[in-house]
Amino acid sequence: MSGVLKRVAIVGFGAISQSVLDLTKGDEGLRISQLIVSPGKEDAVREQLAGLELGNAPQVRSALALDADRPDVLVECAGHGALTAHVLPALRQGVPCLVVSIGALSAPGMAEELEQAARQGGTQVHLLSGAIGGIDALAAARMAGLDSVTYVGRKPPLGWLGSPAEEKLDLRNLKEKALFFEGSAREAARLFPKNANVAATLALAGVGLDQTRVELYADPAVNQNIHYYEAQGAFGNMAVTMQGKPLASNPKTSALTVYSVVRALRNLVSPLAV
Ligand SMILES: NC(=O)C1=CN([C@@H]2O[C@H](COP(=O)(O)OP(=O)(O)OC[C@H]3O[C@@H](n4cnc5c(N)ncnc54)[C@H](O)[C@@H]3O)[C@@H](O)[C@H]2O)C=CC1
Ligand SMILES: O=C([O-])CC(=O)C(=O)O
Repeated sequence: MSGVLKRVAIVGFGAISQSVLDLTKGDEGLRISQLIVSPGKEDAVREQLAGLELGNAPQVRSALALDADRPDVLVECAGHGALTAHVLPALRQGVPCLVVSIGALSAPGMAEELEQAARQGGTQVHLLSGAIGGIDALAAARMAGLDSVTYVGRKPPLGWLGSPAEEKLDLRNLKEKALFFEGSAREAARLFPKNANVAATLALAGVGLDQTRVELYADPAVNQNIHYYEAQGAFGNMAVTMQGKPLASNPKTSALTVYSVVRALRNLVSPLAV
């Protein structure tokens, strides 16, 4: 690591955020200085933090502080609502933001609002690759022109609990792989805010939210979150399969999402970014 020190604000104190805090606690170049949580949860989170032995514990707040504690970067690891609540205001104040709840960009006008806020603050919002790989190749292929991108998401049945899949399937007693959604990435991201961020990421890197075709399955035969996509275009074609281990603390979320955040943060301070 170089001598650079980056102060980081994290929004959310859930599965991703807690793992990121743990993995970066020894990083010399990074200081997680603020943790932004929902109003009313501050004391409970402070108590939990005390048990994590972080050394330099972050300040817990319900809104970003931009005084002496101004962060160099804000990382959203919370959910779709956090983009309006925290990412847009931070961008307007010139704080660069890293975002994992990419599905939020499926809401009408949200992508434009983010662009406008970043322009106003003279900064950028970065959409992290999260649980999926190959976004660099797909986004580069788009420069040559893409004909189609299709995505198939498959998770163990319990990974879909709390989503509209429950209305179609008996998730706790499912015996065979079952398709419960077929449609656009925009619709998938709207209906499955905690499960279809990958679909939205592929869409934004590729042919757009309305043109990207999505199929979602619950599959009792798998114990990983399986993401498959294929793309055709002037560059040639590509097909990618990810078999991501879910986080023990949240089976909806692949562990790779955590590592994608850690990679982005370490790249900010490493003399060699890759
Ligand atoms: N891009 C990708 O590949 C992936 C993205 N995600 C996204 O990451 C988000 C977080 O995932 P996990 O940590 O596994 O979820 P989690 O449910 O374990 O934690 C989310 C935490 O954020 C808090 N939160 C929600 N809205 C908030 C707000 N407006 N302000 C402050 N705190 C807020 C919740 O109370 C909760 O503690 C998911 O909701 C999903 O949108 C998840 C997996 C993959
Ligand atoms: O973590 C994953 O495997 C993917 C996920 O939940 C999402 O796309 O929102």
